[in-house]
Amino acid sequence: MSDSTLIPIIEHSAMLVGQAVPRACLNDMAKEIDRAGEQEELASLVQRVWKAGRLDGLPKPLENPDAPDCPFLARDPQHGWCVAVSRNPDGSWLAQASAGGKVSIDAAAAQCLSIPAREVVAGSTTRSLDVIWQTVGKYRSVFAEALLATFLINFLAIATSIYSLQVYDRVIPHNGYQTLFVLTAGVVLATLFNVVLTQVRGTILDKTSTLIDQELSEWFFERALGIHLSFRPKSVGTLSSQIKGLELVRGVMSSASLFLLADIPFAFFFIYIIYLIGGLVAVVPLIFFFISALSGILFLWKIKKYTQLNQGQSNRKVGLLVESIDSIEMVKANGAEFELQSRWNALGNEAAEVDDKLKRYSVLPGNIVSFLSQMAYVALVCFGAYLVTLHQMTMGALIACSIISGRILSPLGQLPGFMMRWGHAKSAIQGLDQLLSLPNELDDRAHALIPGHLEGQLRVEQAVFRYDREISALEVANLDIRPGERVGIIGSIGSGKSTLLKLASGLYRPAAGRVLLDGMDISLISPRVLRQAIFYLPQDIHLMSGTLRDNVLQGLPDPGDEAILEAAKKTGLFELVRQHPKGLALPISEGGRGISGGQRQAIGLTRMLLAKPQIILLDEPTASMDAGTEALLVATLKEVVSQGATLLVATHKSALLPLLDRLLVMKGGKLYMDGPRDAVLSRLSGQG
Ligand SMILES: Nc1ncnc2c1ncn2[C@@H]1O[C@H](COP(=O)(O)OP(=O)(O)OP(=O)(O)O)[C@@H](O)[C@H]1O
Repeated sequence: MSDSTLIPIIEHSAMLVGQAVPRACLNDMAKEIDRAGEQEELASLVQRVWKAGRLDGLPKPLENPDAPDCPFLARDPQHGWCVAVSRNPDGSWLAQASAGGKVSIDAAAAQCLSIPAREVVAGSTTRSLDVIWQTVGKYRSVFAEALLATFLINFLAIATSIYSLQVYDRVIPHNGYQTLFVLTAGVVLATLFNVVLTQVRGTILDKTSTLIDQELSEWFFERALGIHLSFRPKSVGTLSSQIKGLELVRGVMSSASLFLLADIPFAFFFIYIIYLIGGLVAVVPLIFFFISALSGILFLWKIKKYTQLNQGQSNRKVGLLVESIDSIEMVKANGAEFELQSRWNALGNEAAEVDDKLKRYSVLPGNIVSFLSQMAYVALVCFGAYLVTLHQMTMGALIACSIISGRILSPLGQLPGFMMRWGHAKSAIQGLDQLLSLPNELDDRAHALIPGHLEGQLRVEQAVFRYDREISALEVANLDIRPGERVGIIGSIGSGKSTLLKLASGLYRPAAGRVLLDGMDISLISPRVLRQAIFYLPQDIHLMSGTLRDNVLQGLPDPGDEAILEAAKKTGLFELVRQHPKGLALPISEGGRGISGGQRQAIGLTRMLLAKPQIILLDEPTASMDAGTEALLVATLKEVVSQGATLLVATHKSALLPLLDRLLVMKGGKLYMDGPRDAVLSRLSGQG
């Protein structure tokens, strides 16, 4: 069994359903494969490896896979492990083979297994801290072991002081060389054990915090993607810094911080040991511990105040940076660099002041604690020496106590730094809470409607839509679009054409009224079903970094290059593929720079042909196309709609009109005219 390909195929399958295998789990997965016995069922092996990869759900055997089961895992006798992505017209399955490339497989001859999607926890919680605790809670056994190790490490730490006590009080006065050797060997062993334990504890905790980190970042990213577009925060910069805030939370959860918190309570343990060894002298570290803790606490509220201010400023700076980079072409063309520079400088000035204060309040308590810890040592030696002269304490005990005292205050010295990280993390948590409080598609999944078949009938009832919650961008009392109808939306700029398409796509929700698809409220239909049934091509087409193939196929199973090229020939995209030496692998940079407006539209339309949707919503699909490409596209759209798809297209171009049988005219966000194409055109020309 060539199971060396199982891990990459599981990684690939997981990716297709929105899951990811944490790198830290790859070894565990390989171990599960090594453990496989000759007689083991394939399903059980895959399930064990899947589990070791810490992926949600468990792959289950599929007897007779059907199209909705795609993608699914298949072990084909000829091609080995594959991921089936779609069904071929002849009933076989198009699959991605582990060796690379597309193959056709026969599901009856292969062993097939489902690929479970990421489990979505309906976000009944709007508190990110709850989510963080729940995730951390899954690893509580690891933290309990680390706590035990911390206890042992601290316990072993007193070995050197006990050693000094014995050497000064027992060995030296009695020339006990044998005892000295035994004690020295013992303390060396204890120190070695301590180092090993500390190393193991660090490694385990770091691995765990990486896993927690990955799980949390996936969770929050998924939530961020799930936010309903109508409620999406306006500033991209603020949104990105809110999500990035998770890294600040991670800083607090690092092993160094966790050890620090675990070490502080041990101060009392060490004070107790000092009391056992030196008696009354334990009062000195006890007093200094409280003075140091108090001086740290005094600065805490200042640190809290300035970290919050600092966080807000940093969000605004990221916002301005993202906006500037995004619109740099326009800014340069308008010669407006200096305006941005002065906004940046003003933000920098504000931030510098707060930064200064924050640094002062986080460094000062550290210095105070370090001063107090030196004073504690001096006071302990001074008071201890006095007790030694009174014969209430031995020399050895004094030296042992002074060694232990060093460990009591040192964690307190790091506390202000931790508090600053915590302050940043807290404001990051507030930002994440804001994100979680926004309406999210993921929360609707549990009760989403999953219709088996959609006809493609759209209905708008008393719909009102507002972008900025005050002025209505669209008010449509009644609109019915029958399945298979070809409807054009025309009207002057800003009249609401794009907004109507956005509502019809289900990506945006009306503030009042409803949009219905086949009689069902579109907001109640599962987003997955909706996206499969409705294709929406926006006016501004954003491309993602990757290849041309990635952008054409975004969200679709790969039907193979032949099918992509066939579609590309019908939209004018083939020219771009043909001209470039890399063809479909043509690299596309972030935001699709270097790809013209017309080419972007061709990419979107090629995707539409591959997606085969029931409802097609196009916003100015030929706005950037030359007459030749536009004619090609009109012919293609004619062919597509002749197969029964519903078409709704907003356009300013007359070339698309012959394709349509009905026209809607928008004016000031309202439906001004609605009727058969020619009747509407003649009424409009009569008005003109
Ligand atoms: N993201 C947005 N935020 C706030 N207001 C918006 C937004 N998008 C559009 N609008 C406003 O909504 C109204 C309708 O805009 P819409 O884009 O639907 O018009 P349109 O008819 O498609 O215009 P065009 O022909 O220029 O594309 C306009 O007044 C516009 O300013």
